[in-house]
Amino acid sequence: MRVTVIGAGAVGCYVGGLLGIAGHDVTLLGRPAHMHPIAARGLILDLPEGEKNSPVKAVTDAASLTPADLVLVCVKSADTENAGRELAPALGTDTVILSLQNGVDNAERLSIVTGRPVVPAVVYVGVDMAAPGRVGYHGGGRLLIGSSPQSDVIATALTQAGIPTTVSATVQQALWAKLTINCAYNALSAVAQIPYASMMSVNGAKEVIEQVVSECQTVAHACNVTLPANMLQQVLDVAVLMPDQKSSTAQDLFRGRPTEIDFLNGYVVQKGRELNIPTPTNLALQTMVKLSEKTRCVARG
Ligand SMILES: NC(=O)C1=CN([C@@H]2O[C@H](COP(=O)(O)OP(=O)(O)OC[C@H]3O[C@@H](n4cnc5c(N)ncnc54)[C@H](OP(=O)(O)O)[C@@H]3O)[C@@H](O)[C@H]2O)C=CC1
Ligand SMILES: CC(C)(CO)C(=O)C(=O)O
Repeated sequence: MRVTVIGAGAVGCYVGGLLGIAGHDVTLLGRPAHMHPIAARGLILDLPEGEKNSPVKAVTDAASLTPADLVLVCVKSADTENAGRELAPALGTDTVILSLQNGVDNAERLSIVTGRPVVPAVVYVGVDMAAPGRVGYHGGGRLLIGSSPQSDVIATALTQAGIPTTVSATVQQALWAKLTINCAYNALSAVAQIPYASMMSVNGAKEVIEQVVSECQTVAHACNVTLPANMLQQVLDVAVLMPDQKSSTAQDLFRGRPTEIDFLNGYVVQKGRELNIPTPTNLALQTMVKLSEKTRCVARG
């Protein structure tokens, strides 16, 4: 299979890298800091079984892309439209586009800019770019992808490459469940730069989370999405499963990078406004992160 990855950071390099090791013809489109070392010596993946080198191609300019069978979009949510516009000229008639991103509306937004159907995916993995051209693995690794005529074939290829992938007719519900977890943890962990177990030991944190989950449930329901009956328990379990983890939003703030908060709590707030549903706790959390983003910009600028 010919595969293009646009947004070759942690997720893109992990999934693209494993597909490359499995023998697929993979081209990564990403930033020079990562693409140059990869072009020179291959992509390195630090996996539980040891270091592996993936023989992928690495480019920095969308103009050098040729049509692929599968395009994986792995940029952060704020970059979705730009990525879609860049990849549009390199789409073949039969190219399948898969969005491997957090947030619930990336596939829809990509579909608007590319004029093509886009298959959403829920990404259950913990990875980062440990160094230029080098992926660090921290756990998980499975994907849930939406239904499409090609989804079964793609899921089989991904699974055979070491990324267990299930096709789901209810991927939107799973995206919303992940969104709810992100809404509960990401902002609180980010503003205090605190891992989840310590965060939960602070008076009031659990009540804030209960309120966030309740708002997400109401908004999801109004969007015709039913969250699992045990959603709150699933959310609370995350702190037990990952006690030492800080959220990706915490990591973005720490690095002085823009966060995805407008697509997490901010999405729930926006949908709430459209549907006349109050979401005060999500709004407060979104605003706290936006304030922290601003302070960091001032501190750096
Ligand atoms: N990392 C993880 O463990 C998980 C991540 N996710 C989700 O997956 C998505 C990707 O996350 P992650 O891989 O961590 O993010 P990264 O920031 O590691 O990777 C995205 C990369 O794409 C680059 N990029 C942005 N726009 C373009 C473009 N137009 N062309 C080429 N490259 C581009 C970025 O560069 P630059 O930064 O310079 O813009 C960055 O290097 C997010 O939605 C995230 O929430 C979901 C589950 C787990
Ligand atoms: C599941 C969770 C909350 C784990 O940290 C995550 O997806 C994130 O940090 O963005």
